[in-house]
Amino acid sequence: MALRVLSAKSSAALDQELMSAGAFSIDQLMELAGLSVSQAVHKLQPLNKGRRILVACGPGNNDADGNCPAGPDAQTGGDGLVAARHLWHYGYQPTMYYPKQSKNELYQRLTTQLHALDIPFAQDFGAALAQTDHVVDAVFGFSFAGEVREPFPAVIAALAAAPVPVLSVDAPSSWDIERGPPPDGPGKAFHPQALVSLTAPKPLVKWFGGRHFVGGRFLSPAMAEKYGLDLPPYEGIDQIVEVPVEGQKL
Ligand SMILES: NC(=O)C1=CN([C@@H]2O[C@H](COP(=O)(O)OP(=O)(O)OC[C@H]3O[C@@H](n4cnc5c(N)ncnc54)[C@H](O)[C@@H]3O)[C@@H](O)[C@H]2O)[C@H](O)CC1
Ligand SMILES: [K+]
Repeated sequence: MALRVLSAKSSAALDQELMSAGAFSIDQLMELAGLSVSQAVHKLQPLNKGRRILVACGPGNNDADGNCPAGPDAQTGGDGLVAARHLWHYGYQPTMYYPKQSKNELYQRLTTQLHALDIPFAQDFGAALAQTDHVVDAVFGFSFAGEVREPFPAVIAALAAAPVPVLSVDAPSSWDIERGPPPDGPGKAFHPQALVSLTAPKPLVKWFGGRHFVGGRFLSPAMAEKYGLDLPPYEGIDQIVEVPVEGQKL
């Protein structure tokens, strides 16, 4: 059965509520989200199928004092930073692409944790793509809107032409959260092989035809009911569960 979806606006409201009434810290949510992403990678790309994972992380906008002149930092990028650390511990060889690094303390700590593991940070996304077995798209999530701004158009174009599978975190980056893929010319649109939706699928899953997982196992029954969501059918200790999108059979 396909799960009910959550709009961008409700996703942001639920995120806030998890951190206020739900008493979660942002670090906790990001850690669980990143752990889920790492498990989805392991499911799609077991170690014996190739260990090189390129993790593309979205922008950070905070200034050095932790203020937010242009809006909040991209949490999806933070999920990518966390996932890379877990992947390293599982035996993968992650490489990061993180062109607009955040000065926010949480993101700096996550980055320091990756440096401590000698995880490389690539400067050239195209060159890094040619030397990987799988890609994690942690560029934009539910706060993405409008046309893709620099320096990310080239990144999205490279993802669309990637010679290896791509797993998108929460949304295929550049897709409108409610209306799906942008109206690109034929052959240009970005269609990742897999998607891991955090907390709940977003309306864009209607246009998605690949493998679909749900992760971010932090919803209480009361919160699920309040937002009209299903509790995903997680099994045992799994942080992800594969679920069909509408019209799809597993
Ligand atoms: N409870 C949850 O569901 C959790 C979700 N997590 C993840 O957090 C993101 C949402 O995080 P948020 O910081 O609100 O947004 P994004 O990651 O989507 O950041 C967008 C980022 O990009 C900038 N931006 C927006 N539009 C554009 C554009 N057209 N071009 C360039 N840049 C753009 C914007 O300013 C932001 O900086 C959710 O999707 C999950 O992945 C948490 O990790 C856990 C809890
Ligand atoms: K994404």
